[in-house]
Amino acid sequence: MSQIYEAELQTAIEAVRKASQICRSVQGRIDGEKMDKADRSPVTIADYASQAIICSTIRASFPEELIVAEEDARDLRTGECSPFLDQIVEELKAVEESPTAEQTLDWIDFGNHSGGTSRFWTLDPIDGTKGFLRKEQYAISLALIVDGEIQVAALACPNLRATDAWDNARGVIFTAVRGMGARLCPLDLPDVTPHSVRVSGTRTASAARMCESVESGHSSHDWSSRILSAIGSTSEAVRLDSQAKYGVLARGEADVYLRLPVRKDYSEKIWDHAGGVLVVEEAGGKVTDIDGNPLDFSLGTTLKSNRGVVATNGLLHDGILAAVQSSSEAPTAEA
Ligand SMILES: Nc1ncnc2c1ncn2[C@@H]1O[C@H](COP(=O)(O)OS(=O)(=O)O)[C@@H](OP(=O)(O)O)[C@H]1O
Ligand SMILES: [Mg+2]
Ligand SMILES: [Mg+2]
Ligand SMILES: [Mg+2]
Repeated sequence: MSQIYEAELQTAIEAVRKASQICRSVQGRIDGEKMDKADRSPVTIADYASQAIICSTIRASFPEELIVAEEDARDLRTGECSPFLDQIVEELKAVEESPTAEQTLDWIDFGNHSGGTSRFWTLDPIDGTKGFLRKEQYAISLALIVDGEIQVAALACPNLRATDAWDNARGVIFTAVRGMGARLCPLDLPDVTPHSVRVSGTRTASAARMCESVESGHSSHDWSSRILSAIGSTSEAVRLDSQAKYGVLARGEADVYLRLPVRKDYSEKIWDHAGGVLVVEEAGGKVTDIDGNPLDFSLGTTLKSNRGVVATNGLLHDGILAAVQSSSEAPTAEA
């Protein structure tokens, strides 16, 4: 059977694979000293190079495609950033592209669309910047949205371990096409047959394994610990960066991922969720906001009609939503 969106899926996988190679190479060169400096150039270079290669790969296969990505090249176009631009161009050579500086800027700016149209891609070239700097988890998240529905997702997690079957190799890609299930393959073994991934079968709320952001400014840690108490759990939420949280939920290593708003004035960005959401849904899970509403990806760059995110294995969803409501706190304007 020929698969719908097959060409889009293969393009997305190729794009996040190339970007992962660049991100790993840059991450390998971040040393402790650089990490502590205010100079965040290594991550900035990787963010831009990842966005450039992914946008260029999409446009090579689909020349008319619109892309809503996190970064833009405005700062890089000023003369004082030319050393950074040179380094970004250098990183792109590692994936056998040799763009000029001008082409590189244009590739990055292919990602400047603001969404809300009937068909567009959304991209987070490095999600979990802090995790990337700490050499912990980060993700490269790419999704295709058609008529407000996420149809295709490729979520690379270069530091997440594969399973025993692949000798726990470091680095995986989760993929999903709506209606076709979610899959997982090792980042470094492009020719293996991907495995299906499935959420956990945990039914008892008190046994729920929860994951959340590392930063309490991105999701309230205080609120999640009150939710754990409300469901009778004595465990603590596991903290990890990036959409790797959606990945671990999709493959059954966590049962719940909560993103509990800290501030009233922050709307979640679509690229922080789209890839991970489809992977979880196609793995059998459920994702809504904290009020139980579906996430609305059709409104531009943000999920402005939603508050926070509740992602579960599906079985626990109603119980967790009830606990979120019963332990609800009004978010303040402060961080
Ligand atoms: N106030 C606030 N609330 C919620 N989310 C926010 C907020 N500020 C930033 N961001 C976005 O958080 C993205 C990283 O989320 P994580 O869950 O990976 O956070 S953490 O790294 O684990 O702390 C991060 O994505 P990246 O910039 O791609 O890393 C931001 O887009
Ligand atoms: Mg992000
Ligand atoms: Mg990012
Ligand atoms: Mg960012």
